[in-house]
Amino acid sequence: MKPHVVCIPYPAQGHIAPVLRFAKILHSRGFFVTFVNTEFNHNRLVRARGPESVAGLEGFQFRTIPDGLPPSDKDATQDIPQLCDSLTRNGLAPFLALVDDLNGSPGCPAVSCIVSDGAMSFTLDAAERLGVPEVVFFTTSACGFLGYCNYAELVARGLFPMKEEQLSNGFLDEELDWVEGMKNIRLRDFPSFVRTTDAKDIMVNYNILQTKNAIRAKAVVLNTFDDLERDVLDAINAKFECVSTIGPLQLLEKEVEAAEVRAIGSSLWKEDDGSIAWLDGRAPSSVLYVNFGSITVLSPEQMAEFAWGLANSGQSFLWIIRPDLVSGENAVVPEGYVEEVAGRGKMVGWCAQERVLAHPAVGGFLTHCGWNSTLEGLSEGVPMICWPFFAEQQTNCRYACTDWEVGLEIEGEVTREKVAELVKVLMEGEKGKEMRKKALEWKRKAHAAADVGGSSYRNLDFLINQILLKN
Ligand SMILES: O=c1ccn([C@@H]2O[C@H](COP(=O)(O)OP(=O)(O)O[C@H]3O[C@H](CO)[C@@H](O)[C@H](O)[C@H]3O)[C@@H](O)[C@H]2O)c(=O)[nH]1
Repeated sequence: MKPHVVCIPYPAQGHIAPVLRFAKILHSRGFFVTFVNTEFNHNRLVRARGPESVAGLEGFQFRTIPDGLPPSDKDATQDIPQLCDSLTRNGLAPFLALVDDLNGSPGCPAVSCIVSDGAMSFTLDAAERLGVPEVVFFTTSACGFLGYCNYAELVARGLFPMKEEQLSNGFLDEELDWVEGMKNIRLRDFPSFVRTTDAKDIMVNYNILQTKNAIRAKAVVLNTFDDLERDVLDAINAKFECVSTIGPLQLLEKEVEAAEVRAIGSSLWKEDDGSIAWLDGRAPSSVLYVNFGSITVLSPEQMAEFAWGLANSGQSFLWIIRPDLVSGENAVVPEGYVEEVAGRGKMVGWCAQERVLAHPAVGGFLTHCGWNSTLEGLSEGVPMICWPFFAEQQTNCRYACTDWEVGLEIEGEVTREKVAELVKVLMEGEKGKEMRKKALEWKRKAHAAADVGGSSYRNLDFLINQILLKN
């Protein structure tokens, strides 16, 4: 009988994508895989990619659990705090029922291990009851994860909850000298949820719980590579028994040979096919790619500032405008905008990002610094302009701009002047050239880590043979 791994992501695009990559790799290494989405996201996948996209194939099946929220068929990201709260209270029972059902299904090997998103730590209760090994996969950067690991310490040191005035009086800019592995880190570089006066904030407490529970897992898995985050990883290693860095997963995924497995995708929005053809006609490194990921929401004013900033930069750009990108309304560009940028600006609703970033015409990336986007950009040698929206994007931005030297931050409120200026610097300036060189160095190191014999490749072997197959 094959080993049977149950893989369960946190139900948001930026989590489903990397967990699915990991699941596909495990399938190619001989595992029978059950991939668990919430009913809500399963239905979205069917709408975006068709029913065959979740039909599964030999040794790879999709199953669902409810998320505990009221039914909805919106094609938009759900409210994150509500979702976290609901999963903590309602996740375990249906997950246990699902695993029981799998264990009783004819033709399906008994569940032998669990790969769970670290943000779904209720699954550890199930693994303990079943007596199977579980590893927790945190889909953030190591620096972001270490930020979350330090949340409890911020509470213990009286730095959280914040006082009202501390949110604006420079307090966030002070450097902390006690955070192991993060030299000169400021409170503003921490995952952003701590910027509140509410001691009961759902996201702060949720993250404290998830990082605490991670100690119970057989390993903490991170989608990063050792060369990129060495100091941070040393500090994380000191906190957990086993830490496994297996990134960039999209590079390791290249070992998946079966075309039908490679084709299993996770986009919750329908991809626009025109982006690549449009890029094909452009000069090398001449296009700025703009994408704010799956969760970021702009105010109508911010939308207008970005739009006119891009237009005024004079550069070519491909801008992904998700249908739910702007709060409270359909995401549309200002009147007269399409004509203004005709011939050099293309706007579409969603794209195959990895293919776009790998395209030679792309020379820069305006990003919200979600970890997948940051790592995908680094892996393709693309320098970036950073506009972190929330969560550990602030931490990723800090590392991109200082330690990795590939990023320029839009500081403070976004204005069209700042956007136009930074886009020009990135695409045409000396600083942009230096950053591109640096990004290409990271690209080389990322590929070396994922190649046969590289650090991530070896860690993956260890994780499979010494942990997931040890039952
Ligand atoms: O048009 C698009 C836009 C995005 N993507 C993909 O969608 C994913 C987006 O992930 P990410 O860049 O990480 O952004 P978010 O969706 O915002 O990710 C959430 O999850 C991440 C991983 O935990 C965190 O780092 C972020 O802070 C959190 O917001 C990436 O793989 C992209 O390649 C596409 O394929 N096409």
